[in-house]
Amino acid sequence: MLQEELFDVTVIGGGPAGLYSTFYSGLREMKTKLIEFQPFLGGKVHVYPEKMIWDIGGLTPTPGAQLIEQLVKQGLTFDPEVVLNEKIESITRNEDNIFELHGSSGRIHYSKTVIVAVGGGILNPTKLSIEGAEKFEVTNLHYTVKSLKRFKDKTVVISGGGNSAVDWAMELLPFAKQIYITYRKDALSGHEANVTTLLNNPKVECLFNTEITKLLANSGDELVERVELTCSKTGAVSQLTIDEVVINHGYDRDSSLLENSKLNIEMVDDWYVKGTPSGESSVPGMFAAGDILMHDGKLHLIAGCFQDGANAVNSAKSYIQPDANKYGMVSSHNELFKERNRELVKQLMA
Ligand SMILES: Cc1cc2nc3c(=O)[nH]c(=O)nc-3n(C[C@H](O)[C@H](O)[C@H](O)COP(=O)(O)OP(=O)(O)OC[C@H]3O[C@@H](n4cnc5c(N)ncnc54)[C@H](O)[C@@H]3O)c2cc1C
Repeated sequence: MLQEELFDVTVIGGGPAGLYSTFYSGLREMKTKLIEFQPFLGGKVHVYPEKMIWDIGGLTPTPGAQLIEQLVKQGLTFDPEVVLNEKIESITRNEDNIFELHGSSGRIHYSKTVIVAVGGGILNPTKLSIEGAEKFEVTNLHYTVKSLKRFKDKTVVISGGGNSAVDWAMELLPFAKQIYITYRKDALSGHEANVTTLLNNPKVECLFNTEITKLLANSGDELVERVELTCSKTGAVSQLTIDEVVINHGYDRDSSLLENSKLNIEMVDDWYVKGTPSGESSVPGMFAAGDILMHDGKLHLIAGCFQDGANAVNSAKSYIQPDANKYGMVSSHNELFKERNRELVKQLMA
């Protein structure tokens, strides 16, 4: 049987927080493993590969897919062990105080410290509960927008009115011919300026208190050609002829990991790990970073993931080696980059 190695730090979750923690853990010269449920790294950013991200310091507007590429490249700088397609189902601790991470593959991963960076948990979009809807997922029924080009000059119906639906409507606005937003509530709930733009744009029609009740296919039965809408207030039924359907009804999230782990992890609102600003949880040796972490100053944005990652790693380092520096050296003073910098300067001069 394969004898599993012992790691200094094991990061659970390969989103922005997990990737930055993995990078920083290498920088602090700890033996690091990164475990991700999906067959790819990047986390929730995969929901919006073509959306422009404006609010990361030092990055001019960058599409999600490009950010993922750069996060992954940085995350793998120090050659951590990466395990994909592995869901950590529970965490226990053995008599030697070593964490045991029980994976869905049957593997047990051993680690001196753990950084929980599971974000919104394992995400699956909430599907449209209309019989037969799934067959259109390969054609024009979408749960995320993977390519903006596809929507150029199209008539699009977006179902949903929360942040994500509003974001997508804004992204599609310059390209689409017409956008219908159908929402079961009576007001959109996104960023105020975006909501105002959508409500006042002649290309957008918001249909409140309505929801899609039927998908009507074309003659070949492979595309949704029309959607039937029902108004919850009056019961009135109407139809829209459309080219593309985008469903934004939120996500079902699998949050079983922390529930299954009998380690007295203190939580906030039954979901977030209650932490200190340095990423410490109520369990010594277990740290948290990114969207799953909660404390008074927590910033639930990608920018917040980076500070969390560095803090969690520094706390892990102090836990393993109490006499180590509290913080890592800035990169200009870090010996680890000397050789790499020489290479980069050579390339710049070439
Ligand atoms: C539509 C949309 C637009 C957004 N736009 C912006 C924006 O413009 N700017 C911004 O700053 N933020 C934005 N955000 C928020 C941003 O994406 C999150 O703050 C960020 O992704 C959080 O990163 P994370 O690493 O904490 O978690 P996540 O990105 O959620 O990554 C967590 C990872 O952990 C994995 N995982 C979960 N449980 C397990 C388990 N048990 N075992 C193994 N792996 C597991 C998941 O599969 C996932 O890959 C947006 C979010 C959405 C939905």
